[in-house]
Amino acid sequence: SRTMHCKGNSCSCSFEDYKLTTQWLLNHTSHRPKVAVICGSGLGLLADGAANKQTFRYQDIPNFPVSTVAGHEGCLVFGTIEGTSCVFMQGHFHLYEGYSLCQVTLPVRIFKLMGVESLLVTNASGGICPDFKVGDIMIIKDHINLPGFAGQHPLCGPNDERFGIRFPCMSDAYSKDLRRLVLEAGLELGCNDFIREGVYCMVSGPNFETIAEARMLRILGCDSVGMSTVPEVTVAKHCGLRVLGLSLITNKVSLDYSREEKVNHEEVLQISKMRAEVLQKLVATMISRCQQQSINTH
Ligand SMILES: O=P(O)(O)O[C@H]1O[C@H](CO)[C@@H](O)[C@H]1O
Ligand SMILES: Nc1nc2[nH]cnc2c(=O)[nH]1
Repeated sequence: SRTMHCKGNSCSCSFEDYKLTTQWLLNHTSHRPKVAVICGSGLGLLADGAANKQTFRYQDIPNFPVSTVAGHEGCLVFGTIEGTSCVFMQGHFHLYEGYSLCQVTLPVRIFKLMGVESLLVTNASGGICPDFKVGDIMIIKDHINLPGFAGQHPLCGPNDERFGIRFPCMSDAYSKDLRRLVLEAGLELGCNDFIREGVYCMVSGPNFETIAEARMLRILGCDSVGMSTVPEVTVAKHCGLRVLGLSLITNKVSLDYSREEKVNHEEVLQISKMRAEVLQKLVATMISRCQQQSINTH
């Protein structure tokens, strides 16, 4: 069934909803992914390097929302990268599409129930840090959950202890080990001069920032801003997944009334395309290494 129950800001997909979708996927594929990758705007190509691919359209998966935004294919792709079984979301879901945060984060809990251990989230964002250039890849060090401050939080509602605790710690949401591995991989791939680290801020969108809003975000310590990722990461951390976040800086956010450039979604997708190949190499390297590291530490 596609009916999920959301009362106000309370997210309450039932455990049975998650289990039903998980079981459907386990019955339809023999892949048993250990790493899940969420592809941000224009980044569906990240799945291209996988072998033994098996693709499902979101519309065919029970309970799954469908993608409504350009640059989000709406496909779930299973495959292997250097022997590691993984699953790619080509397209993810946003508050601005009208989805509840329980729908936005549904795939993360399904991945957890399927046996996934690590989540690699990618997105497109606007650069606020003045040092950032268009095309930079920002390793997400930390985030600000702006909708969460206003009660738009994916963990609002009854807590299901089968996933995690009522009051999860978020001070270490982004794995330090995985962040270090990205820097090492970047060095080897020769792309370290455009890899940065910073704080990502989520806004609900769908409009891009006013200049006053952008200035406010800068004062608050944000290095980049986008309209996704934070709900998925929060739910992933809650259920004990290791998380890595990579944000592609697709534009510079205007902090100045004299700046004439105007951001638009086409430009965002164009920059994503430009960097997809490098990001694909980086993500592929990270998939094999993070699995290796998790084997070594368990
Ligand atoms: O975060 P992703 O979906 O990668 O994309 C970002 O780019 C889109 C706006 O151009 C918004 O969806 C924003 O969140
Ligand atoms: N909110 C927001 N999201 C983005 N996604 C890509 N660029 C931007 C931006 O400048 N602002």
